[in-house]
Order: sequence, then structure tokens, then C-alpha cells
Amino acid sequence: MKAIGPKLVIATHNAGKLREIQELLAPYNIECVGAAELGLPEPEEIGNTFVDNADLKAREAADLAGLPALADDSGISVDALHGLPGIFSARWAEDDEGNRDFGRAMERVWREVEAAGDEAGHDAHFTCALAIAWPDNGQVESFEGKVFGTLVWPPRGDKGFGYDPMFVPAGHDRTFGEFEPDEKHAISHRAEAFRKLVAALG
Ligand SMILES: O=c1nc[nH]c2c1ncn2[C@H]1C[C@H](O)[C@@H](COP(=O)(O)OP(=O)(O)OP(=O)(O)O)O1
Ligand SMILES: [Mg+2]
Repeated sequence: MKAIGPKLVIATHNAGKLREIQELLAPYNIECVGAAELGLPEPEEIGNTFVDNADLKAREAADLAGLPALADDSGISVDALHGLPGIFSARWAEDDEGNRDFGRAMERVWREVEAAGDEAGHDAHFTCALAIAWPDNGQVESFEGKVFGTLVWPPRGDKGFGYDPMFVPAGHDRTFGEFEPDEKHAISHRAEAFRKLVAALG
């Protein structure tokens, strides 16, 4: 992927995402630097879609760093909750001081799913928008991936991050929290978006 080398900003402040994106990029020999490592600010996510938010995070990082930047906006959408928390997935984990607790966020999701009643079901999907922006010409390209499955309670596994412990992908019986990294990359929303990016830029 010459178009994005030799040095790429991974424009996320989420350690779980940073690890997964580095794992996905590992075969490509691209030097990566995280947004936190560069001291970049966390932009306000004012977009109404995953793609809009990924674009604005990539754009801002590329402009500030003067390097190509890859951003990720993602979340879990629950059918019984009409697609929530969706783009608000990180915000559902925050308290008034902005500290995140995904145990509490998962409890809220489960409580609201139960309140929606049995007919509403437990179907959910993750979406990931990856956006890459270049510093000089304003160019930005985005790619989206999804993975469908069901929610379970109680949460299981500590191998992933975020909502992984309550999500069982379709056709499996373990949660993403119980998946090894390579197993998650075989089917995840993030890996699908990444494959589209590679196909477009590779
Ligand atoms: O594979 C995943 N497995 C579990 N949970 C996930 C996943 N992918 C996104 N999620 C959830 C948690 C995350 O906090 C939120 C994204 O929110 P989102 O604003 O895109 O990311 P963030 O604020 O954590 O980091 P940043 O904006 O700096 O990239 O959705
Ligand atoms: Mg965010």
C-alpha cells in the first residue's frame, strides 16, 4: 500500500482499536504512530453517521500531523433499540466526567433490550467506518464493514474491548470477548472495512 506509506497516523485514542488496526496493518510494512503518541486532540464527533465521524477524525489528524491519517468510527447497533447506541456507543459508556466504563454501558444496553420485550429479540450488529485522509490535497476516502449477531447476558471473555463480551457473531457460540485476535479479524466489521480499503488502495 504505497499510497499510505511510509508513515501513517492511526487517528484513534482507543487502545483496543489501535491494537486491532496495527494487527491488520502488520503485513504491510507501514510505520504507524498513534494519535495519543503524537499528542493530537480528540476531535468532537459532530457527524450523524459513522462515515462522517471517521472522515472528520482522519481529516483533522492528517492536517495537524502533516501525514496520512487513518481513523475509525464504529459502534454497536441494536435492533430492539432502533439502532442505538450506534454512533453513540462510546458516549453510552461515559459518566459525567467523561470516564468510560463498558461494564455499565453493557448493563444499560441489556436493561433496555429487556424493557423492549421478547418480540424485539436480541439481534445486533457492529459497524466500522475506516477513513483515510491525506495532508496536502484534502482527499479523504472511507470504507464500511459490518458484522451481524446477537446479544447475550451475562458478558463473557476479556480478549476484546468495548461491547465484545456481550456480542455473539452469527454462526458462532462464543462472544467476541472470547475470540482470539485472528478469529475476530476473520469476520469483524473492522476487518471487512480494512479489506475494502486494501482493495481500493493496495
Ligand atoms: O470491535 C469492537 N468491539 C467492541 N466494541 C466496539 C468495537 N468497535 C467499536 N466498539 C464500541 C466501543 C467503542 O468505544 C465505540 C466506538 O466509539 P468511537 O467514537 O468510534 O471510538 P472511541 O471514542 O472509543 O475512540 P476514537 O474516537 O478515538 O477512535 O464502539
Ligand atoms: Mg470517539
